[in-house]
Amino acid sequence: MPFLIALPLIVWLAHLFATPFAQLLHAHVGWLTQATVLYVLIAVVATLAGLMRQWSWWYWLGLSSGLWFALESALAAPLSAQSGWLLQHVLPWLVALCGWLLSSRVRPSLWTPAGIIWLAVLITWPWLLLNAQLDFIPQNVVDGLQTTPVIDTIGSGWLALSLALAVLLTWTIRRIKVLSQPRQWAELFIGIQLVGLVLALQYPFSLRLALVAVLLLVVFGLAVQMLNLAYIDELTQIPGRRALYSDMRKLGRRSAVTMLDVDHFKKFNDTYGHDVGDQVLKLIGSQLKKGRGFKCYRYGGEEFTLLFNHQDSDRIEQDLEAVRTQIANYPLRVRAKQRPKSHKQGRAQRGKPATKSVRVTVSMGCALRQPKESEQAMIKRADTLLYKAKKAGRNCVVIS
Ligand SMILES: Nc1nc2c(ncn2[C@@H]2O[C@H](COP(=O)(O)OP(=O)(O)OP(=O)(O)O)[C@@H](O)[C@H]2O)c(=O)[nH]1
Repeated sequence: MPFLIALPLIVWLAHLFATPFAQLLHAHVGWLTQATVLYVLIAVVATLAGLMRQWSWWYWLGLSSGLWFALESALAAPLSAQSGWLLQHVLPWLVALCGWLLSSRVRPSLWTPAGIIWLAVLITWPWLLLNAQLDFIPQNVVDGLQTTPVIDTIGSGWLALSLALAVLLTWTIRRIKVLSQPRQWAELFIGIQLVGLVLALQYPFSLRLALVAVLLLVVFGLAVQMLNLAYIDELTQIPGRRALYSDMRKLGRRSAVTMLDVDHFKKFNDTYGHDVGDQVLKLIGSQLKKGRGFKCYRYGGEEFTLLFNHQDSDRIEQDLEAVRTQIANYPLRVRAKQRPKSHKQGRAQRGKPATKSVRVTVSMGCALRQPKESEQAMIKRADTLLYKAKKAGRNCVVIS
């Protein structure tokens, strides 16, 4: 987010320092921006995304490559006043719009008719726009415009303003989550493309650099996604068992392991349904993430593991008690009892709120590492202590 807020400033600075910077880059990484290198890079990134079954990145590739191709061919000859106007006032908005759409859930999956159409539109619209003979732009506007360089004739002020607005809108949409969970990458992609776009009006070279940056970002994004798939639990968004085992190998002699289990979870699932049960697990994941002094993992099912890399039992108890009370006091809103069984029940239920507040509790067993104790033995002992906590009435912590 800070990147997007700072975007108009970056554009302005880049505009100021573009010439020496472009010369410097040209001298050192000029080879990176040769057309053949770019084509190969696009093909490699697209193949990588395909092999990893992460097809949605193809949309970003399509948008970036389409934009690059269209602008480069447009800038190869002096711009017509109309193309300049479109480039300056319409293109940035459409790029931002594509970014919002791509980062939203309305985006279809690629290998469907809708997905193929999306990809085709993303690749071709910049070219179609810049080559369209549009009559709707008033002639006096067109007459008033000179040809190149557009940025000098109209001034960068308008562009910065439209960028700032685009940024603000992206940010607002992201905040209010109208389009649900957009990717953080989206901001970066839009940002880089817009910066490349602005500078391209004066230095076509920057367009290629922007494309290289986007391609490298896709590779980075793919790597992060792969790591997440391997190490992050999908439901709770905290590290999973694979990450736990890998981190446990690094635990020192003075450490502790806690097993945490949701109390009467079976009953909870049976009463409110599996989806509400999932909501509870998510809540616990988020509360654990906020906890201090330990690293948290989803062990599996309704069990979580917490790792401490010290053995100060007072501090451990304090941290675990803080988490336990935090979870126990969290009011979870769930749908009130399902459909009434009879008319009479239905009438009695009418007028009452559709949701009600319920609470869940957790029990914890914490094993302080003993001399020469293996990681597996520690987990086993923490499990036994957890069982003791359940026996002791649940909603409590047992440390040994
Ligand atoms: N909703 C949901 N339920 C799960 C998930 N994983 C495991 N469960 C349920 O968790 C419940 C675990 O129940 P039990 O192990 O019998 O224990 P409990 O009911 O929590 O009782 P105590 O542990 O003795 O307090 C089972 O009903 C599982 O179906 C999950 O990912 N989502």
